[in-house]
Amino acid sequence: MNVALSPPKMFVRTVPLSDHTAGLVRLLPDGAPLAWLTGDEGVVGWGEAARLDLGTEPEGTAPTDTTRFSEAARWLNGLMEHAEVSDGVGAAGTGLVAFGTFAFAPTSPGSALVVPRVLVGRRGGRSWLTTVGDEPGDRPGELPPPASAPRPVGPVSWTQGSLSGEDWMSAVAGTVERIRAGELDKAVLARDAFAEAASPIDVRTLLERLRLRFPSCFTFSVDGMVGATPELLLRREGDRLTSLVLAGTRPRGEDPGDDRRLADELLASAKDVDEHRMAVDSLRTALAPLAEEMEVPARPSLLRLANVQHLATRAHARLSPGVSALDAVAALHPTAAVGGTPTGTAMRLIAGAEGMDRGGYAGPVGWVDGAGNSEWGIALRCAHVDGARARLFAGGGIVEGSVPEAELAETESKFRVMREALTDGA
Ligand SMILES: C=C(O[C@H]1C=CC=C(C(=O)O)[C@@H]1O)C(=O)O
Repeated sequence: MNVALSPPKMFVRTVPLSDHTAGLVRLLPDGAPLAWLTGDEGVVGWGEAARLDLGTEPEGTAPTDTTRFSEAARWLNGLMEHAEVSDGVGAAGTGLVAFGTFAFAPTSPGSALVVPRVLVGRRGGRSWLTTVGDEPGDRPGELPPPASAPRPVGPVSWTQGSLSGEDWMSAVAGTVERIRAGELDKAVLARDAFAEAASPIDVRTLLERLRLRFPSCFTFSVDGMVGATPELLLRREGDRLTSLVLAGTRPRGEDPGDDRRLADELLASAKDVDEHRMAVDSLRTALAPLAEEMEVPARPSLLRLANVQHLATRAHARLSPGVSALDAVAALHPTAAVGGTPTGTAMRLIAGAEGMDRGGYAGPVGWVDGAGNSEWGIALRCAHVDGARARLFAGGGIVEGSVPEAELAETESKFRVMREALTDGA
């Protein structure tokens, strides 16, 4: 990979905002909003003070190659060295902040980092404004007025993705056979679908719907990748790392009794518990060399979302000195929640079986600040939005006991997140 690394000189200023009660999404101008939101909190940004577009590795590169992460880290370090930062708040997400999206595979395009011109953050009752200028005095310190109102999406036409449902189920059946033959233990197979609106889709509309419907998820928009993921690859604050591993899924029930029955079935399902264990094991193995302490619960708990319920494990670690957030991202991606076990075999199977390029789907998406604090989700329950077109993604973990029809139904439940966000009045 060949990246021109010539960091611009930047003047960064963060000031506290008093009495900032307006919704963060309402501040975003139309265009290419940057966002990372959990309910009412998070960071939003717009404009580009600096941008890195990462290239792709040649076909045949090992699927676990981490060059895109190390190039990104080098670029960020260069930016930091040349930045003059005045930070009047000093919290996670203040000072210099870059939003990022990384492709799932090293050979796929779409990995990019963006430092916004303006960022507004809110967390734990504190709000702040960060502005980035090219000249020393070029640092406006006032909150802009609310932007234009987000537009509805309008009528949308839907088309099938790279594989028909039938063909995708054949790919699942073929994967189960390969698992039974002992070639691998697990692979996560995904599919895509397309939505076409009559005019450019206003991403702010999607963000507002997603954050309201999925307040416990991470609603994001970075360089066209838009979604609400429940899965936290990692949060780094100082030397503390948190990760939320999800794998194993049931739909929500029709009524509370049905919902409980489905939850009990999930918690007791050997197939799902095994599928989940592989995802947790992959995290534990990847994290061990980077951490001085690690705390991983022995048994998963239940995470309920509006559309589905998952087996969930929240892991904590204390990182060894000198381990950066992007070092941890590079080590952890892809967990077996989106890749498989063993990782390399699963990644090769995925590339052959899905009949599509995942792009940023199932890759890390999030932000990092100059102090190394960061939050990176796994880009799930998302779409790539480009003008009037959106490409939606959904997948599921395939193990020995997987049934193609049930896996197809699971992807439909997961597609609902973006289908409903793209549907006015849903
Ligand atoms: C691959 C996806 O979900 C992953 C995360 C949670 C549960 C999963 C599952 O049960 O298969 C998947 O591992 C997706 O949403 O596209």
